[in-house]
Amino acid sequence: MDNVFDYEDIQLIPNKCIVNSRSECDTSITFGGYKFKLPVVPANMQTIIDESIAIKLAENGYFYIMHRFNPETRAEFIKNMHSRKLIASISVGVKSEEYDFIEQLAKEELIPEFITIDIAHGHSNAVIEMIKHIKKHLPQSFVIAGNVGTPEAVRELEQAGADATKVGIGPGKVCITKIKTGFGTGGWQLAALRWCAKAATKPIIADGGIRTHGDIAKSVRFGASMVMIGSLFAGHEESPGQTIEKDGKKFKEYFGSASEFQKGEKKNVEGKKMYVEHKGSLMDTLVEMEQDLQSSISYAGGKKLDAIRTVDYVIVKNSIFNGDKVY
Ligand SMILES: NC(=O)C1=CN([C@@H]2O[C@H](COP(=O)(O)OP(=O)(O)OC[C@H]3O[C@@H](n4cnc5c(N)ncnc54)[C@H](OP(=O)(O)O)[C@@H]3O)[C@@H](O)[C@H]2O)C=CC1
Ligand SMILES: Nc1nc2c(ncn2[C@@H]2O[C@H](COP(=O)(O)O)[C@@H](O)[C@H]2O)c(=O)[nH]1
Repeated sequence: MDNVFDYEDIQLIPNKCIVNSRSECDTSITFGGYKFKLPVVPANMQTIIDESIAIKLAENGYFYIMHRFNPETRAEFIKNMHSRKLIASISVGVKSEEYDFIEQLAKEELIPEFITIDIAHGHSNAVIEMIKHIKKHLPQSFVIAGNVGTPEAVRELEQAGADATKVGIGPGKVCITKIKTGFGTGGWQLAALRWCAKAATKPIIADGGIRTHGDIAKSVRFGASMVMIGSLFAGHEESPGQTIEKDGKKFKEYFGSASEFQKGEKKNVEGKKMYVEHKGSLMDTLVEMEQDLQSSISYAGGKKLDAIRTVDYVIVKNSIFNGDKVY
């Protein structure tokens, strides 16, 4: 590993503009054979997505991944999405009942377009076996496997049959893996993404550590096909979870999938809960993200997302956080 840096240490270098308006720039991406408006997916976490958000995202041309924390509702969820002619994108774990679930889906011919294997330490035989199991029983489903943080892991999961891998161990806002275990890509997630992307032959999802809309462009520059985001999507009107009021201000909860709040017990806890300021409508945030990414494309000197992939950059430690804030 040569250069180690993170999102706040990078500035992308502009090229001559070739559009007259940022609205000419196209932020869409084809992923898993489907075209989506943005290379962005809200995290498959219980305080980020629920069925009604999934429907709204799919209806409006955005990619989504439903979480796996109400396992008994997943078959019905697939039916519901398909009855609306929308894609079904679900998550699974690796425990024995998940093997039965995949077989049940195959038997009932309920075939999700996307299946994400959602595990903390994805470079494991447990995930490799699950990839193979899904590919055997549901070969039409596009399989996303993760999470990983090394090129070896990306290669092994791809070889096992994964159609995309998800990179990010511990950079998340509600993650405490780095503190509790000493391991992960927290603090150097962007460099880890670059390292993994060099080894990848299939798409990569950059997962965790996105703190500004500019970080989406940086992820694309360093090899991401898709960017998974939790905290920036937390706290919206539509977001699941409890709302509280403090000093006349509204806040909403955002908790980790490996937190005590998710697990219902204090065992192998690697996540925490926080309250984020109430942010208004999710759709407004998506529109702002699109506009900011259109602007990124224009600075890259292109009209399409791919223009960002080849821009020059500089590494300046903490360059964007010199006390600056968007608001
Ligand atoms: N991206 C990230 O950095 C992280 C994300 N998470 C999120 O938290 C949720 C829960 O994750 P997870 O605990 O994996 O899911 P599960 O609780 O479903 O565990 C999956 C299986 O993997 C085993 N397992 C979990 N961690 C390890 C490990 N470090 N080494 C060996 N085996 C392990 C578990 O056994 P046992 O519990 O007995 O060890 C269990 O059998 C997921 O949504 C995940 O994405 C969690 C931590 C980090
Ligand atoms: N270490 C942990 N990571 C977690 C947990 N729950 C979710 N996550 C990961 O964080 C990202 C979202 O990151 P953000 O910076 O955008 O907020 C999510 O997609 C997971 O990969 C957890 O409990 N522990």
